[in-house]
Amino acid sequence: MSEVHSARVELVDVSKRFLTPSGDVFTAVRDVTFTVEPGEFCAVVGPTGCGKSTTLSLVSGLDKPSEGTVTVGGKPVDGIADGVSFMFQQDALLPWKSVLHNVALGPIFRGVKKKDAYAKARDWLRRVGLAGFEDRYPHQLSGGMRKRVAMAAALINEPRILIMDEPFGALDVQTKAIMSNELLNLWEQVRCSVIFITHDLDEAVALSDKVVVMTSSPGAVKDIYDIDLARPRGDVQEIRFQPRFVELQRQIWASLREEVERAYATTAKGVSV
Ligand SMILES: Nc1ncnc2c1ncn2[C@@H]1O[C@H](COP(=O)(O)OP(=O)(O)OP(=O)(O)O)[C@@H](O)[C@H]1O
Repeated sequence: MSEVHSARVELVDVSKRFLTPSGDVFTAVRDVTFTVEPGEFCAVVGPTGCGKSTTLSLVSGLDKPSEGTVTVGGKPVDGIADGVSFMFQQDALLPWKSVLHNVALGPIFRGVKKKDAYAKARDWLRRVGLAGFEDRYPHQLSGGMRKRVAMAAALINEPRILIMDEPFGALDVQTKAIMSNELLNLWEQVRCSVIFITHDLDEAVALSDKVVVMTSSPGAVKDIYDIDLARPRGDVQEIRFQPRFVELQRQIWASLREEVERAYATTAKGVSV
C-alpha cells in the first residue's frame, strides 16, 4: 500500500449565507469551528437541512464561506483542493465505462500512463474484493458492489482527505454493515483524514474518532464527542453491543435528539428554512 499523506482540516468561525429566490438572505451555517486532525475519522451528524452538506462543500472548495476560514493542510481552501476524494449517496460512476475504466479514470486524469493506471485499478479492485469483475459495467453490479467500485475509485487517488456524504445511505442494513467494515479496513491501511456525514448515529459512533453534532438550522457546532473505542474496531455490528459504545451513543443521541425535534417542530409549523 502506498503511503498517503493525510491533511489537517480546520474550520474557524465559518458562516455561509445564500440568497433565496425571493431575495432574502438565508444563513445555512453559522460560526462553525472544528478541526479534523491528520488521519482522523470525523463524523458530522445533525438534523436534516442543518447545513452538513454545505459545510462539506466549503471544505472541498466547491463553495466559499461568507465568513471565517477553512484550511486544508494549513492552506486556505481556494477552489477544489488538491488531494480530496469524494463519495456520495449516489454513485458517481460513469455508466458507459467498465468497472476497470471507472477506477482508472482518476489516475489517467492526473496524467498517469494508461497501462500503469489500469494496473493500479486492478490492484484496487482486488483490494475491494472485485477481482474478476473488471469488465463489468456499473448496471451489472449490485448496490454494494457499486459502492466497492466507488471506494476503489476514491482511494486510488491517494487522497489526503476523503469526503463522504451519506455514502451508504441508500443501502440495506446488512450491505451497509458490510460496506462499513470494508471502509474501516481500507481506511485503517491508508489513514487519510475523513469527514463523514450520516443520519445514522450508530454508524457515526462505530466508524469515527470524533463526532460533531450540529444544531438545527442555521447549523452551528453544538457538541463534539471523542470516540475512545479501540482500533481496529472490528465488526461494526458487534461493536454496538460494547457498553462504551452504548454509553457514547446514548450521550450523543441526547444532544442530537433535541436538534432533530427542534428541526421537526420548525418545519411542522411551516416555517421556511
Ligand atoms: N445554493 C443554495 N441556495 C440557497 N439555499 C441553499 C443552497 N444550498 C443549500 N441551501 C439551504 O441550506 C440549508 C442547508 O442545506 P444542506 O444541504 O447543507 O443541509 P444538510 O444538513 O446536508 O441536509 P440533509 O441532511 O437533508 O442532506 C438548507 O435549508 C438548504 O435549503
